[in-house]
Amino acid sequence: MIVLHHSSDSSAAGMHPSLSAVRLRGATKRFVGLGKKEVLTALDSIDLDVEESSCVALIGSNGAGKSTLLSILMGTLLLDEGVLQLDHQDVGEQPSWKRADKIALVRQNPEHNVLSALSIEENFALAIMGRERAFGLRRYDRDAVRHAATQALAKFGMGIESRLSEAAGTLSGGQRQAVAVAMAAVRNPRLLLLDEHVSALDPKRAKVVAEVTEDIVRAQSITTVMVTHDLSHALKHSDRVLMMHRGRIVMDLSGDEKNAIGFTELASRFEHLVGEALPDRTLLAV
Ligand SMILES: Nc1ncnc2c1ncn2[C@@H]1O[C@H](COP(=O)(O)OP(=O)(O)OP(=O)(O)O)[C@@H](O)[C@H]1O
Repeated sequence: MIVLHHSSDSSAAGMHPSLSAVRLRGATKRFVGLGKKEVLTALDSIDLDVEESSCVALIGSNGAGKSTLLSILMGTLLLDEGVLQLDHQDVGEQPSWKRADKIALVRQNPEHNVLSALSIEENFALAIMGRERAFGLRRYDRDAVRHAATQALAKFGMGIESRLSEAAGTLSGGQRQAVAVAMAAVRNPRLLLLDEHVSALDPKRAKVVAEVTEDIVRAQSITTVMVTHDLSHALKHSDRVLMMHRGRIVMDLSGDEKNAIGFTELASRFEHLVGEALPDRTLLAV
């Protein structure tokens, strides 16, 4: 679960500090415009706690700051102000490579998640070596890699586990996303970031990948933050839904309140809160 608050008194917000896998305090990120005169505040002093093993969905308007927040968590962007803790350690000023063994990211574009020229097995070998911080030319344990890959891939029911020697470039988009999630699973990360990871797939494949992803993160208790424009996906596959707008978190839903709300009501609430409609694709994606 996430607990959101806007004061430094965590107990007042009913927070359980020891259970936070991710903590942001006053997290601010600005971008300077092309003319170097305008400054855009992409994240505006965000306070956020993501409880260990919970799954959180980030939704919101275009330009709300969702991808920026994921990039801050990943370490590909650094905060201008504020604190980011992962597992109770300040990491806000550390680059991504220092977090590489703790965090996995599945991107929206299937082509960005696997190395097409390598075999599926080799992609898994790299993922596993990354987990063990053992990059380089040393030989990998083929049997162990194939075993881990087979176990993880079989969950998707796409038959990819029988194609481990084939180039990853021969896979369809949905199969690549399945491989990407399976590679993340074998790394058993402390934090999994999903950046619209099923939005480029046809509805049937998207459903399978989304459902198996949730099965995996629940089974392995992986703390997960996912960005999605699909409100029903957010409601169905998360414990908590956070809505962002102009660099702030403007809505925070969990528990019975989240379970009782439908996507049309969620969209109406958002429009009421921020005075503008969500992008059409938010509703079309349902
Ligand atoms: N590298 C950058 N340089 C300048 N401005 C940026 C940069 N990255 C993001 N921004 C700006 O920061 C704001 C937040 O962008 P971000 O990509 O985080 O939004 P988002 O919620 O992910 O949007 P979308 O749903 O459209 O992907 C936007 O106004 C965007 O133009």
